[in-house]
Amino acid sequence: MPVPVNLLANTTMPIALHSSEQLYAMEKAWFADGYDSFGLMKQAAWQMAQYIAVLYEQKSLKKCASDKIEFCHRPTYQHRVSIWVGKGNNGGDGWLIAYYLQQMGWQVEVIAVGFDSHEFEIANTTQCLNKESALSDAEKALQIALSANCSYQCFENSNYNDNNNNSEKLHKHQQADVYVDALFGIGLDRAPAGIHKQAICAFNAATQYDSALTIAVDIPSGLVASTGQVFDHIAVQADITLCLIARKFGLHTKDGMDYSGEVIDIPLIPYQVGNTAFKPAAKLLRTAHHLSPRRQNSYKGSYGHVLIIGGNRIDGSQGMGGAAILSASSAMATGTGKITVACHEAFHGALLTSLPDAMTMNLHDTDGVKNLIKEASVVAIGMGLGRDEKEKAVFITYIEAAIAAGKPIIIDADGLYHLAALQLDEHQLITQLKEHSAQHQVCFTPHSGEAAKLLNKKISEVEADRLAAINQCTENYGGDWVLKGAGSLILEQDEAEHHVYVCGVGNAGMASAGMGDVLSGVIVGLLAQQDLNEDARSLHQAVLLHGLAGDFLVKQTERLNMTNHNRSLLVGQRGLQAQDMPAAIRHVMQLLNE
Ligand SMILES: NC(=O)C1=CN([C@@H]2O[C@H](COP(=O)(O)OP(=O)(O)OC[C@H]3O[C@@H](n4cnc5c(N)ncnc54)[C@H](OP(=O)(O)O)[C@@H]3O)[C@@H](O)[C@H]2O)[C@@H](O)CC1
Ligand SMILES: Nc1ncnc2c1ncn2[C@@H]1O[C@H](COP(=O)(O)OP(=O)(O)O)[C@@H](O)[C@H]1O
Ligand SMILES: [K+]
Repeated sequence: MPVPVNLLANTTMPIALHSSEQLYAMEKAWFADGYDSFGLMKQAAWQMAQYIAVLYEQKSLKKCASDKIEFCHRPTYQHRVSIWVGKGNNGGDGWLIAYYLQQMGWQVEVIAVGFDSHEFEIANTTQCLNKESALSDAEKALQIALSANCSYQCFENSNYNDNNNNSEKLHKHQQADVYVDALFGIGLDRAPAGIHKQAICAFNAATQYDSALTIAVDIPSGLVASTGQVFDHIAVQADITLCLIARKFGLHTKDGMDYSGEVIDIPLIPYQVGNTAFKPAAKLLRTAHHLSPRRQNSYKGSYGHVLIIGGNRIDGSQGMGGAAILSASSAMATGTGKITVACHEAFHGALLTSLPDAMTMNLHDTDGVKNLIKEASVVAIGMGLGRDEKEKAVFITYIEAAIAAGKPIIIDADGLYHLAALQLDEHQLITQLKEHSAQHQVCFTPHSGEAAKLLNKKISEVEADRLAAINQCTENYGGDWVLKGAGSLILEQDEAEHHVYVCGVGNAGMASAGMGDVLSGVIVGLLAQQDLNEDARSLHQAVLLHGLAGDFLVKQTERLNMTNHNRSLLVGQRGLQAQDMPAAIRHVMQLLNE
């Protein structure tokens, strides 16, 4: 059997990501060109059946290697597959996969979810077979599987209940080597409930119980293709997702990565020139831009002067000096020429102890800071600035000064908090910043909580559609944006259009205090270095570098684990600290130079 080629595996190129609406539009345009929709479904199922066979074989070989037993071919062993189908076209794919795998010698059982038994009776009648053209694609697929006597049963929840709180499940279906999820595809648009919710839970329980290979058709059922949202943790947990036609946006942001496993593309139809649906909603990035070497005849002034404004102590008690220190250390690690930190005097000693390369300024020396703003190449404001009225006034003063001086500005953390309050007051600063962003770089770096405040929404509303949220942020405030979190979104504007990217690197170890301060340091540090080209100084480059540094720290641990080195210095996801990052950032910068 030919091994299918995964065209996009391990690619370093950006991967185009699409919403379900775009996918439906692509299919529509394809069919309008005269291609047959059922033919496409057959093609999809045939290719997926081949993948399933090869992927299962690969898994068996790996298992044998790890068990240190020689893999021997078992000609009499019949592979078993359990295929769970819903009533839409995703289920149609499932029926046809059953048909093709049975042809390939597999023992097949289909679990039909949400069907009435009379639908199978109708399906079996010759009258229906003769009226094939009146059937939907999913019904035609069901016909084909039934006429080939593929074994099936209707899902009933009682078959899958817990048995006396014991992990033993009542399995009335056959156990399987491979489980295929064809319950919902891109048509899922609401929380699965009733029998559908029960089926998804039972599917996950069965695959866990059997330690089977789990393959999702197109997208794990329960995951929303356009947003990456999973409702109430109800979604199929896949080892592998066979993604049809084009990569879905939802596979790479929010919950997507936790449920999809490895994603394999089956493109099926060629890129249709002129079809606007092919213009991606976003692009997935996993590699950073190369950095050009420095000119020998240069000095520190050639690489910019970063001004960081933050690190305050409120009411003589609560201190946030660490935020400014982390930002400054990270900016320095990217190679910026000079750094001044305008922070509370209480932290000057600590700052100079950890970063003697930095210059200091009293955060509340208004004239001094305003003069520095004129000298700086880039201004970052907000990290540990404080949220009371006094700091709001400080924020307004320094932003106005940066606008007047025509400087690039990065606004993070407490700066975003003040910005949200100012837009409620319809303060003129919002309009001034927006106008400034038309000529100069202005970057905003909220996480979902901060974005919710800026948009006067609930966090859950932002989380439900992060793509819509970042677009709305740009519309309201202008400028370039990062919406932080797993699969951070980046929106950059040029004169002609918006570019949206999804960061495909980084890890959950980075969900720890201070990581955002590190990111703002990387952004400002790169932006200050005008010798670098536009891409190498861009916002997406900074987000990638930040994620790559986090991944480097964790991967280094995995490597050391494998070689049994001294483990006392290992850094893993748990316990990864923001203060570990500057050294890793410097390391990644070096790799990007090579
Ligand atoms: N077109 C083609 O030729 C090709 C298509 N292909 C395949 O088709 C898949 C898309 O198929 P699809 O549009 O039929 O949607 P699918 O995901 O099966 O859902 C079915 C229906 O479920 C419903 N529903 C939604 N949410 C629900 C919920 N929570 N709980 C309960 N019900 C819910 C909703 O219907 P509603 O109830 O809203 O009327 C929805 O329409 C695609 O992912 C790919 O696998 C490939 O074969 C390539 C060729
Ligand atoms: N699960 C994750 N996967 C990838 N990156 C993450 C994850 N969790 C957090 N991060 C990244 O770490 C940073 C955390 O920023 P933020 O929430 O502002 O932290 P803080 O306010 O403590 O500095 C962001 O860049 C975010 O994208
Ligand atoms: K599915």
